[in-house]
Amino acid sequence: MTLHDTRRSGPPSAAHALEVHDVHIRFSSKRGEVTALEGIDLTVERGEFVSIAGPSGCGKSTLLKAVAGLTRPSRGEVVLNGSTVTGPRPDIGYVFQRAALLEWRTVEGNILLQGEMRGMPRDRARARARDLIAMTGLGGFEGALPHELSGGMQQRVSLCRALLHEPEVLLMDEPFGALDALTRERMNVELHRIWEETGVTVLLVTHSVPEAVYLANRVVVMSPRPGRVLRQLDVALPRHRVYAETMADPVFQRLTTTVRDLLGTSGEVD
Ligand SMILES: Nc1ncnc2c1ncn2[C@@H]1O[C@H](COP(=O)(O)OP(=O)(O)OP(=O)(O)O)[C@@H](O)[C@H]1O
Repeated sequence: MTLHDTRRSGPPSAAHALEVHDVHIRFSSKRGEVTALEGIDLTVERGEFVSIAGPSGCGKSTLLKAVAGLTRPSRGEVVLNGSTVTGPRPDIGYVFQRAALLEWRTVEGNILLQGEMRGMPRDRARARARDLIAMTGLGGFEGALPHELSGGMQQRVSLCRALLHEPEVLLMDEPFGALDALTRERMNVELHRIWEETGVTVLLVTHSVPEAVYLANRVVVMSPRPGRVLRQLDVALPRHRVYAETMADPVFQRLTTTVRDLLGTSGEVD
């Protein structure tokens, strides 16, 4: 494991998928000012899988929203694919904790929504949806409505929708938090395979330390609010990971212990 130097070392470069430079985010509300993020520096290379762990309220979702262009930094800059983020971007996909599917649309219809919103040619969108449905094991359920699906299947639909337009960067905000433990493990294995197959760059926010380590090639641990990057840990495990073998690997166990120690608790996380 390595402690990264995350300070800016030069001008923004399209060589990196994502650069976050000295990002501060303050919110003003009736209850006063809240500093959610303070001086976040982070660089993510193309094809990396980066997990973000941190105590509740430390600004993890706020960081993803800043990357997605949904929240503007009070100070600092987010650079995605070489250009500064100033608003919502077409080159990202977003998966939330809740699948947020349209109840009256079928599986395929929900996935195609992304293409409709982004003006994708219909034939291309349908072909891509078919590939994603096969990749995520949803074959045979194209015409099902959301209420006919399990929670895990609904999240798979949400993942397909986020990947339809082939975004370079996939942002996932606690996507499996509402699933039971067994389904969550299965989804972890599936997400790992999809990441291997697509090569998409992933930023995953999770409260689960094993999930963070199993899936990522780097784990970013944040401090309590105001959120700062406390440490970045390289996950020195093979790129291809078999779930049970990984759990038993001493490197995995050392890393999960380190992350828990940094979070200062074994009770606050899964
Ligand atoms: N739009 C907003 N207006 C005011 N305060 C906000 C807003 N969004 C977030 N905050 C505050 O910013 C802080 C960080 O919130 P955020 O949701 O990013 O934390 P988090 O680490 O994702 O939390 P959790 O792990 O519990 O989901 C919190 O104190 C929250 O109340």
